[in-house]
Amino acid sequence: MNNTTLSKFIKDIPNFPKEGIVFKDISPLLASKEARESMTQSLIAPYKDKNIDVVIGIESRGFLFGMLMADALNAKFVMMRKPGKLPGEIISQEYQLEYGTDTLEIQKDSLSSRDNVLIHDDVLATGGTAAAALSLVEQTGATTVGYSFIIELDFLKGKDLLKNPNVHSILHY
Ligand SMILES: O=P(O)(O)OC[C@H]1O[C@H](OP(=O)(O)OP(=O)(O)O)[C@H](O)[C@@H]1O
Ligand SMILES: Nc1ncnc2[nH]cnc12
Repeated sequence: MNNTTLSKFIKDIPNFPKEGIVFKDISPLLASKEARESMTQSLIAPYKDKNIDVVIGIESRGFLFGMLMADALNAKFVMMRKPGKLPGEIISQEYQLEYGTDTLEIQKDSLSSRDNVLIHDDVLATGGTAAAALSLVEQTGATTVGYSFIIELDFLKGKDLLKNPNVHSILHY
C-alpha cells in the first residue's frame, strides 16, 4: 500500500479529547491485517540495515506497532511506560505537556550501553514525549539511531525538539 492508501486508515475525530483538537484515530489501521503489515514495513524501511538491537515503544499506542517492528527487525522490544507501572530498578524522566507535566519510565537493565535503539510512537505532536524518551535512552548509555512515527503533526514542530536527523514519519498533517 502506498501512503495515500494508508492514510485512509486514519480517522479524523474533531474536538476530541477537547475543543479545537483534531484527534487522529488509528483504530481502522489496527483493524486491517493488510494495512498493519504495510504500515509495519513502511515504519522499519529506513532502519533495515542500521543494526537495530532494540525497538522502544512508548505507552500505550506505541506498544502496538513497536512490537510488530521489533519482530520485523529481529530486535528486542522494550516498553517505555507511564509512572508507577514498571517493577525493579527504573529511570524516570519528567516532561512538559500542554498543561502541566508527565513522566516516562524505563527499566534500568532493559538497555545496555552497546545497544542501538529505535524509538517508536504512533504520533509526534509537540515532541515532548519523544524528547523524554531520548533522554531516558541517553541515561542508559545506549545509542538512539532514530525515530519512527506513524503520524507527524508538522505544524507543532515536534521534530525541532529531537536532536536527531533520523526522524521518519509515514503520514504528515
Ligand atoms: O508529541 P507530544 O505532544 O508529546 O504528543 C504525542 C503523544 O501523545 C499521545 O499519547 P497519549 O498521552 O495520548 O497516550 P496513549 O498513547 O496512552 O493514548 C501519543 O500517543 C504520543 O505518545
Ligand atoms: N491530534 C492527536 N491525535 C492523536 N494522538 C495525539 N497525540 C497528540 N496529539 C494527538
